[in-house]
Amino acid sequence: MSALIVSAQQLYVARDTPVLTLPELVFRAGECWAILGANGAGKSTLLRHLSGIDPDQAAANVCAQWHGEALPSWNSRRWAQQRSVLPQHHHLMAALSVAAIVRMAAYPWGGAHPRLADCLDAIIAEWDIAALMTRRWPTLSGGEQQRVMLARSALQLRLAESDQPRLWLLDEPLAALDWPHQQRVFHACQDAAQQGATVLASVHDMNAPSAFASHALVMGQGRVLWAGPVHHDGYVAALEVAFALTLTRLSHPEHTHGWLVPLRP
Ligand SMILES: Nc1ncnc2c1ncn2[C@@H]1O[C@H](COP(=O)(O)OP(=O)(O)OP(=O)(O)O)[C@@H](O)[C@H]1O
Repeated sequence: MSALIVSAQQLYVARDTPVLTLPELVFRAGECWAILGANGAGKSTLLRHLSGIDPDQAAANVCAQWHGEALPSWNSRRWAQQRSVLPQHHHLMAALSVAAIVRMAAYPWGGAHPRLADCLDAIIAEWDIAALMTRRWPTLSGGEQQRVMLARSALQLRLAESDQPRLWLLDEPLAALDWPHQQRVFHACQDAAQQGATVLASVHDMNAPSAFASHALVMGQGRVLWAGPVHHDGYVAALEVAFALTLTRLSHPEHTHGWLVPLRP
């Protein structure tokens, strides 16, 4: 099946600490999933395990199938040529140039790719980083650093072959971004899904999913509370449980599905 299928299982951190209990989850090609939940609910844990970049390798034991193949057995280069990751934290201290960081997107292809120059030009324009390309990483603002990492991640996905399955995992892509650049993230996620990728992005803004996602996964206290189409009523009910609040939907001049507003308890 053309999908990422995650088996029902527990996910662990720090070798033997279970933090997340999952039901079977199916993320299909062309779907764009928003992942929501309170702080500590397990969003990053899920994304880190799926990405295979968990710093604690002993914990990276997710049981999942990617287009019919078991994920842990994947050769890492082939995997890197099909999935791109935006981590929540950018642990980068070196004074690398922005140009060098963005070009890291081509590492899974040995640093060279026949479409690199063309794709790089497009990505620089899309993520509004032309003026940053010669700057050094530590001199960038928080939002500029986020745009650079989004550009690197988007470029890696763009270099992947369109006839191959592709997965884009983004942990809090909206963090530190102003409103116009948040719109860019929405557009990029939708575009990637329309091109056939599977997209999973964690967000804290409960109205964001209706702007970019086809589906939502709502998590609470290490469990999946709800998974389904974002415009289903179950989404709002799950948010109310996840955040222990009451939501009301206001009409919005542009969004047909309205605007969710929390009411005071
Ligand atoms: N190495 C670790 N040792 C112990 N507990 C951990 C470890 N890593 C994560 N946890 C715990 O696992 C839980 C899930 O963490 P996770 O980072 O997945 O949450 P999250 O939903 O992404 O939260 P946030 O919205 O705050 O980013 C948290 O309670 C966290 O403290």
